[in-house]
Amino acid sequence: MMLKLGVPSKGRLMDKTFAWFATHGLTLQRTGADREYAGSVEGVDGVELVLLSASEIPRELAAGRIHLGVTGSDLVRETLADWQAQVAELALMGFGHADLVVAVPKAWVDVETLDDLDAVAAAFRARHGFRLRIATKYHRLVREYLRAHGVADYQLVDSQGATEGTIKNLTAEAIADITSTGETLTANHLKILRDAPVHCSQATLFASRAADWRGVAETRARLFGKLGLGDVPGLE
Ligand SMILES: Nc1ncnc2c1ncn2[C@@H]1O[C@H](COP(=O)(O)OP(=O)(O)OP(=O)(O)O)[C@@H](O)[C@H]1O
Ligand SMILES: O=P(O)(O)OC[C@H]1O[C@H](OP(=O)(O)OP(=O)(O)O)[C@H](O)[C@@H]1O
Repeated sequence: MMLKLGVPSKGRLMDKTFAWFATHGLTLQRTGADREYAGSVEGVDGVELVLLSASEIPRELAAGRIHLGVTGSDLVRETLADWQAQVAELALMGFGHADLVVAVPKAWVDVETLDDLDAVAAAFRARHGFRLRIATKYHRLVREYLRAHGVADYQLVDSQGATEGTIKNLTAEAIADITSTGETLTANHLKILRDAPVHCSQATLFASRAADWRGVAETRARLFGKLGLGDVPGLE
């Protein structure tokens, strides 16, 4: 049986993931044709590379179809209910940093914090007869965050991309999205609320708690040794 390692097949996390494993003496490679999703791992026997979209890796880990997976910490927290019961966080990889933030139009001079947003949201509902709309694809994380901060008078509207544009398009009044340079927010005349971000994300190596670890015990020991990982309880 092979130990399956899921890594992003393209996009912003792929190259740095390969570089991170290289610093631990493991060569990850895409093989085959340019557009073929096949790969190999050199440096430790018994490991199979599985190339996946970063956003699919949390589900594959939860299902136990891969033993290990690299993806953004935001995607695991958003995709998996009670994520710590389903995966173990093995290593923060130090790249792919991005903050999930709540942002509002710069023109809202009275709104700098979540408390301000809460006050505006109540007034908005009274005036318009519907709740202030916050566009996001991070439904779970944003709901938990707003509940924890006592903001109640809002509705989430789903936005799977170009979220910063929803305000100009009049489909939302505020947004919650990931940002790294902040350029997209600035270009769309938005400002981040002063409170701590919903989540500070980075690329992370996760282990599945549902995968069959017994059949790959020797490979696991060799691989964890190379990666400098100690024993992780609960992987069986
Ligand atoms: N502007 C950004 N800067 C840095 N990291 C970002 C940025 N936007 C998103 N990310 C992070 O990148 C990860 C998602 O990567 P990416 O967009 O390549 O994957 P994806 O959603 O699976 O895309 P696709 O489905 O198109 O392959 C998330 O963890 C997210 O936090
Ligand atoms: O802070 P910045 O460096 O400007 O980056 C932020 C942007 O990057 C991500 O979008 P992505 O490129 O993944 O496109 P998307 O809108 O399709 O999600 C995110 O959703 C923001 O729109």
